Amino acid sequence: MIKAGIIGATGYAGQELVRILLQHREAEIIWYGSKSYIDKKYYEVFQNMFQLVDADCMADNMEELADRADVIFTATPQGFCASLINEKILSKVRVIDLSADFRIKNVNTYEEWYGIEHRSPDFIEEAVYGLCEINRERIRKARLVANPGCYPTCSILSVYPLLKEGILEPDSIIIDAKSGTSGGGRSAKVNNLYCEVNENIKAYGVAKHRHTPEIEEQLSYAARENIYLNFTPHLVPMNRGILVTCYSNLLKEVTYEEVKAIYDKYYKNEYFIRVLDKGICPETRWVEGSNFVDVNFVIDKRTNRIIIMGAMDNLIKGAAGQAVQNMNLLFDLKETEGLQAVPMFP
Ligand SMILES: NC(=O)C1=CN([C@@H]2O[C@H](COP(=O)(O)OP(=O)(O)OC[C@H]3O[C@@H](n4cnc5c(N)ncnc54)[C@H](OP(=O)(O)O)[C@@H]3O)[C@@H](O)[C@H]2O)C=CC1
Ligand SMILES: CC(=O)N[C@@H](CCC(=O)OP(=O)(O)O)C(=O)O
Repeated sequence: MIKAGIIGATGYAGQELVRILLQHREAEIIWYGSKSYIDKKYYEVFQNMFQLVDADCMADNMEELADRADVIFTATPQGFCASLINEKILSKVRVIDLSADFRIKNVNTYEEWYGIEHRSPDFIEEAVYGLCEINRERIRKARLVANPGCYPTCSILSVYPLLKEGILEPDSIIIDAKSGTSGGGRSAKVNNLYCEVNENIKAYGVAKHRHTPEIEEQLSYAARENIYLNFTPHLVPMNRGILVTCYSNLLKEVTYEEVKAIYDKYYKNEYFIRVLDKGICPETRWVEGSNFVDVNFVIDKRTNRIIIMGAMDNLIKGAAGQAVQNMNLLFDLKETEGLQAVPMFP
């Protein structure tokens, strides 16, 4: 059994890691890390774990955890993992960081967009961006995995094949995204209060959201040139789910069948990416509770643009599910182990 420690088990992403790992046949959780609930029973924080988890919440201690665990998940705020990671830890244990600390290769870009100093720049180069469908082989050998952001996962997977195959005009991409409020985490924030969110929809982080450089960097690798794009997220009154709608000019005239063939080339054998039937638009409710990303596109001949849509559950494929998918790769397990939950509805 793989021994997993979770630092930040009492957050939204962390509790989803717990839920997934409890159903994983090859892993056991040995550490329920927390800052605010130390020594409290984990099930007292999340009653859905009553009679399922008897463990207490424990203070974060990466050094001790490195001696006891095979893998550590850090589902903690930005800057936390980078402030603790060191060579000694990485020589003993694999680390999957759900924060953005190791996602962006240029440390100046990270510090500029996140507004914090990076405390472990020496490990940025080594970290592997954990987008499983794209970086699978590199992830297998990694010691440190940078689990991708929620919006970036949905945006990159939706657009990647078409950029890679050179049918999109790189500088014309616009990504309009919507997220449920669990994307903002569990700690109280005025913007996420019920009265602020309910019966409302609002854009935020316009032209300055920190996921912009992450999406740009990964799509630049696909396009083999620097990409600059517009990314506008919106907060919508639902618990979970992300929907992205991406617009791009087409570089040449293409048919539905040609574009579909490109998606099939990249995703036909990808269990977690479902390219939907012609004319069906992805919806968050059809992926909720699962590790699936649903993708589809429409060619608008009138404007010579393509509209690409993607939907996924921000807490699963956008966070904990993808983190477990990464763990499966690191330990040479079946990639779908623990992740075969069928989407729930309603
Ligand atoms: N929510 C989402 O959809 C996604 C989140 N992420 C990333 O995952 C990470 C966690 O996010 P999320 O679960 O939403 O956040 P939450 O605010 O819900 O949870 C944060 C967790 O970190 C713990 N924590 C905070 N400070 C410390 C500290 N100093 N030492 C130890 N533990 C600490 C908290 O403990 P306690 O509760 O005990 O205070 C809590 O368990 C973030 O980096 C986020 O960007 C990535 C993709 C999607
Ligand atoms: C709705 C909402 O507030 N979403 C969060 C997504 C943050 C997140 O999950 O951060 P990482 O993916 O970078 O870790 C936000 O926009 O900041």
